[in-house]
Amino acid sequence: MAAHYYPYCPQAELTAGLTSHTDPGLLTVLVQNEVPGLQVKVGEDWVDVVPVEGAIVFNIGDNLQIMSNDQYISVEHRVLANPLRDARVSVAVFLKPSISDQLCGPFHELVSAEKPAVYRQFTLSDYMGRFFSKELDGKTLTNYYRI
Ligand SMILES: O=C(O)CCC(=O)C(=O)O
Ligand SMILES: [Fe+2]
Repeated sequence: MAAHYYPYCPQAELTAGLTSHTDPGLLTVLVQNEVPGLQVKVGEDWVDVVPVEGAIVFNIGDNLQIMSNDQYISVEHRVLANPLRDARVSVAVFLKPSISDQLCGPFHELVSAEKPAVYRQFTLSDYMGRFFSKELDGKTLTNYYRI
């Protein structure tokens, strides 16, 4: 779980907030207050995730992309520095398999002659090690395991 606090930034246009990334796990469950800032990448555009009272945001993570053999695609997202007087607050809960040395990869049920595995198998300890040492940006983690 991560709790984020984005205070008022008087020169928000001069700085980055939380830079573009995908979450490494399966799903992220996110609750945000009424202050905007979260954006998702759609094609080449950044689109605001406008806060809706009582709504929960679900983000697909890299691990679900891999295990679903690209049936689900993880979402690149970022949070802009906050130009508003009210602070932005969010709480994210990361759902992920427990780290082990067991091999994992695309589910067998989602692999066939028509749709061969697009990722090789790996251990979650290797995966999380790479996540913590990778560059922040983009889809480098999924690309690393792509066949
Ligand atoms: O603050 C947010 O809305 C997003 C936080 C986030 O992307 C994360 O914790 O991975
Ligand atoms: Fe995230």
